[in-house]
Amino acid sequence: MNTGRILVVDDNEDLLKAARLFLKRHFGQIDLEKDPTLLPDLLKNESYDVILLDMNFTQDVNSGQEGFHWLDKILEIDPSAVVVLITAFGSVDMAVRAIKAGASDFVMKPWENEKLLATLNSALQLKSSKTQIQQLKDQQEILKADLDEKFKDIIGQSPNMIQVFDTIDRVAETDANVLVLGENGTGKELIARALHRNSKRADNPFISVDLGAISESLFESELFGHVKGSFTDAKTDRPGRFEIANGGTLFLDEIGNLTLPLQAKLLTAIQNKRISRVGSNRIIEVDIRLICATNMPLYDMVQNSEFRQDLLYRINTIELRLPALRERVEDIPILAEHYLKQYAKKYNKDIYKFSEAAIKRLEKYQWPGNVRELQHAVERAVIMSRDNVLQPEDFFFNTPQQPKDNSDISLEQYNLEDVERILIRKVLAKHNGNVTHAAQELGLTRSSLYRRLEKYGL
Ligand SMILES: Nc1ncnc2c1ncn2[C@@H]1O[C@H](COP(=O)(O)OP(=O)(O)OP(=O)(O)O)[C@@H](O)[C@H]1O
Repeated sequence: MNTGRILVVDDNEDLLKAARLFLKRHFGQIDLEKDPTLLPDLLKNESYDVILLDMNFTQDVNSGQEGFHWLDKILEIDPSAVVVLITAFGSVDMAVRAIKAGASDFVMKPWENEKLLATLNSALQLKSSKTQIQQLKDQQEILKADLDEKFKDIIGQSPNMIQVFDTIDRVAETDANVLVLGENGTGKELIARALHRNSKRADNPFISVDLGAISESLFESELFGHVKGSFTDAKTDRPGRFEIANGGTLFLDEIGNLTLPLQAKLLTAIQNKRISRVGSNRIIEVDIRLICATNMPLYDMVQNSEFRQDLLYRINTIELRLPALRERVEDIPILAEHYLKQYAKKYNKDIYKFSEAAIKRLEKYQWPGNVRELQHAVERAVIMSRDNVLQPEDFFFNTPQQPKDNSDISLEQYNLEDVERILIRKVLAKHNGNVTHAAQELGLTRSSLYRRLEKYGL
């Protein structure tokens, strides 16, 4: 049983009844309407997959003008409506005009049931494709808005980041391949998207591939596509990422994770600017701008024969090194504020700032996971905090601190402040966080210990 919803509009009651009798055996819902002037109201409250519309409603008028009028009205209310016109026998010219005016098809009166059925079935298919296309367009709009929002602001005012912005300015417009280097979470993908957005290819796709997440066996099919039947799971023809990125930018993340045989395959594709789908000999030309990223030491890997030198030289025309967050401590407060605003809104919490001690604590931490780790730390703090100012104790770090925070004190490495901080931590831990006892042992008053706790973000 078909599920389509069909509306039949005709002034002839016998025809309407006959239509319903036949069509209800094949479709989910059949509505009838004698009076076309009621169409606008009807269409505001109901949606139909196909509207079967007569061309003439006034007795003895066969010009079809009424049909055109109502066709226009329907398309005005719903531009994606699928309208099949009912035309009088012998008026093919009019039917052609109707299709030009936006009707999807026509049937001749009196119709043969089987023919009507076939026409309505293809009209339904058309409707379903139109709906799918609309859904994809809507999704794309949302995704684009989302990405633009997410990647719009690259936050940073530190000298290190200003240098990065300067490089983006200079290279974005060129078609040069760019290699982005940096630790995890430093914003490599963010920068790659910014390069694309500011390039001449901005209106074409930005396609991102995480090479670390693709298994060796699927590598070729993912990147170059495949034809139906080329391997067990290849149920249909499918384009690969190179083809989809055609005209745009291909972002290959984690390029340091590729095995040597895959590096060779990638190099061939990049060098020739051509690929062929797995299982096919047809050559497809591709025009892409390549941006690669990794957190691995590619130059050392070349020395150790783990990464092909010729591939490195293909991808590193311009090299952009992103600083670790600990190398741009000045940016920590603004990044933290940015995420505080974002998450306070998301979780509907009335938290509006960090205490000074909290900011100090964030500035002192080493951030091995960089901006991503900071983002998660602020999110967690926003969720957990009961106060409207975030405090140092709202931040827990899972990763061990760098040497500066180890408790082994070596005099070459530390200045007096470091030693004081470490000592206070140790004594506090010994007294399970009891400030009075810790102050006694340290020979300080409670308030001067508090001052130091604040100062060191403890
Ligand atoms: N300068 C920045 N300003 C604002 N947000 C940033 C900045 N740098 C990174 N981020 C945010 O940090 C998160 C991680 O960024 P991104 O995924 O670009 O890092 P990555 O270096 O590609 O990470 P990985 O190496 O793990 O793939 C993202 O949510 C991104 O929006």
